[in-house]
Amino acid sequence: MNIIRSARFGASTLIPKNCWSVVRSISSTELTKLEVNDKTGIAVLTLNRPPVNSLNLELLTDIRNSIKDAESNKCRGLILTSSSNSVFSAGLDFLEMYQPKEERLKSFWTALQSTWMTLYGSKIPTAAAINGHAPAGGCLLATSCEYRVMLPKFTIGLNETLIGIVAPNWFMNSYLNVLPRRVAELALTQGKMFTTAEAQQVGLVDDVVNTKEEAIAKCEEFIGLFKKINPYARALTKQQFRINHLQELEQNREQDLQAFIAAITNPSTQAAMGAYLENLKKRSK
Ligand SMILES: CCCCC/C=C\CCC/C=C/CC(=O)SCCNC(=O)CCNC(=O)[C@H](O)C(C)(C)COP(=O)(O)OP(=O)(O)OC[C@H]1O[C@@H](n2cnc3c(N)ncnc32)[C@H](O)[C@@H]1OP(=O)(O)O
Repeated sequence: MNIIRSARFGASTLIPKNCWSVVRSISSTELTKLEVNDKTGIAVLTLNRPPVNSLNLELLTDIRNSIKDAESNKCRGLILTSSSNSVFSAGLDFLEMYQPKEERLKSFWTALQSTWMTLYGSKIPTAAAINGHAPAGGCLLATSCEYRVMLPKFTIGLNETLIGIVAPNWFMNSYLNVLPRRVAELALTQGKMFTTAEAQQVGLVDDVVNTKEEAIAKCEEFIGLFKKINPYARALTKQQFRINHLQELEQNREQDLQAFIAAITNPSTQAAMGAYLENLKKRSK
């Protein structure tokens, strides 16, 4: 019998393969759902934190655990998507950063660092089915993957400067891994949010399709490209492309954390964030 061991069902829980329907849940929490297609071996991770999948400590932790679950279950690839019809992820949860408690702020940023390193450095092929807006941290998740497909009439980009904050190096590096340097610099300094069409034009997304189902199918097609490629050779090749960015953060984690805390707790950053949040709340009324 082909057995899959699910880390989050407990080390001793064995799930018999073939006793399940084609799509099978590997692990799920209140905030994420990780399902694998038994035929293709490709997993889909759905973010499910209504209304906008803003990334708080718990969601980040669940995303990281899910990536690790997909890897340890030897999935052939991982697709990130959202349960919302209009938002992929609204980026970092402002409530974690606005008037924060220091211990929670530290745990939050440390979880973001870990989640990024796990996703950006994952050995398995990764793809994002961007079925809604993807500002800031939402864009970071997407650009950390190897392939992106997006639905029309949404927006994506690193808009930090618009909020009065600075995207850390590793956010920029994820952007630079996808965009030409000049485009990245112009976009980052303006805090530009690209429409789907603009994103495709500059190469921020690889394809545009009309439905979430088509987006997942495109991601599966991308992951299928590696069917005949030795996974070990593939993973090492990907690692060589990304190792400098990963090491840069790994070796400077504490410094990066302290820079974040100093920047976020600065009264002028708090004032800018407060005004931005106020505006967001007014707009949503
Ligand atoms: C060199 C040294 C560097 C040191 C480091 C320094 C700084 C660190 C940098 C930190 C990096 C931060 C990156 C981020 O990710 S910041 C987050 C940026 N995100 C945004 O700007 C997105 C804001 N949201 C929107 O634009 C929209 O909500 C939307 C995503 C387009 C969706 O629009 P819509 O569907 O119309 O939904 P609403 O706008 O009505 O929102 C519903 C509800 O959700 C609240 N909300 C939205 N986004 C967030 C969020 N990111 N965090 C928390 N809450 C959010 C919104 O306020 C509404 O709430 P109410 O219903 O209660 O009003």
